[in-house]
Amino acid sequence: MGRTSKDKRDVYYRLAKENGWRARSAFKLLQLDEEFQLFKGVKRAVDLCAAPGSWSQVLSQKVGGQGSGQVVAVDLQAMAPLPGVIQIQGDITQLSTAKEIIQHFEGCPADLVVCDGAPDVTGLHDVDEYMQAQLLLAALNIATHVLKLGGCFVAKIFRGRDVTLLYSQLRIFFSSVLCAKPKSSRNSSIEAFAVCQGYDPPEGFIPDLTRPLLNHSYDTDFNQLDGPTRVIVPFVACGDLSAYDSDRTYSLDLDGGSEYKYTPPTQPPIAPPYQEACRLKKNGQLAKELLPQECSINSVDKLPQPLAIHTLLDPKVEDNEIHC
Ligand SMILES: C[S@@+](CC[C@H](N)C(=O)[O-])C[C@H]1O[C@@H](n2cnc3c(N)ncnc32)[C@H](O)[C@@H]1O
Repeated sequence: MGRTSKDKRDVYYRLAKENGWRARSAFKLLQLDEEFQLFKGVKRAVDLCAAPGSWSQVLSQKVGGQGSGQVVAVDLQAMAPLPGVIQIQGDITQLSTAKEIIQHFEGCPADLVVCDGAPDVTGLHDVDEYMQAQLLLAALNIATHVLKLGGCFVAKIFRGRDVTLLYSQLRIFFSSVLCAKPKSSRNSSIEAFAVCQGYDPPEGFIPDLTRPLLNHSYDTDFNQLDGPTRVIVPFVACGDLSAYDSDRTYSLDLDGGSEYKYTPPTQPPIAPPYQEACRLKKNGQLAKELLPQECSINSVDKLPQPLAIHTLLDPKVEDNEIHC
């Protein structure tokens, strides 16, 4: 991504760097909290699909009051350690990962489960929405095992054609279900967040990992449902109205015809692997497997190898992060 690219000039991307957040997504959770006071009284929380970890950063600061709470973070990908955050690397749709998460909360349930999970989008909207729904249902299933009564579940949702099916499933377990769009979530994205408060499963419900809520038929057009079967949940735009608009970018200020002058963010990327990579470069050890653990983050794995290594070695290039 070039320095003049829109993403690089994204207001929340820069703010995240300036404030030490690992990703711009941190603002989404902070703005959701502003609206719904998600962290009030929360001592234990689960962050599903957590990498690179900006939501975990927020949770570790807000939960239990100055880091005295417990946060368990889970992702397919490894992420750089965070003080006070227990990390599990695994797929949340897998039984083994679910079991590992649940064992941390046996006898002491969680107050809050969040999930910012997103599949690698294919561009085929139906497929992407279906995959996203599966992630949400896997997260919901884990939540039914770890949440205390009255607890809260927040999950990324794609507001696609069949979203009303998800709302109806969520309404089975929570007394209040809302759809919220924080100001920092791009207007151009169908992403929003289901904010489910008051965990209250149906009487006699026994959470069961062997029946992971994933086996619903998607053949019906759920938007055609009416009467009590059609669930329309309130939509809330949240975040201070005077907060930056998510589609706002810094201007290039080229009116005077002068060349664009790049101003670096005040803070360099968190835990940059540059130093270690530079050391390896000096020693002539450029092989990827020799790079430190934190180098295996998203974009590096996806980039063609020479570019990935170049990205890691050039401190002027800041793209070895996930732009969420
Ligand atoms: C938008 S990013 C999350 C950003 C994170 N909330 C933050 O603030 O840093 C989505 C994450 O979902 C993870 N993910 C996708 N599918 C997953 C799965 N099945 N199990 C665990 N993590 C998954 C991806 O690896 C990616 O790190």
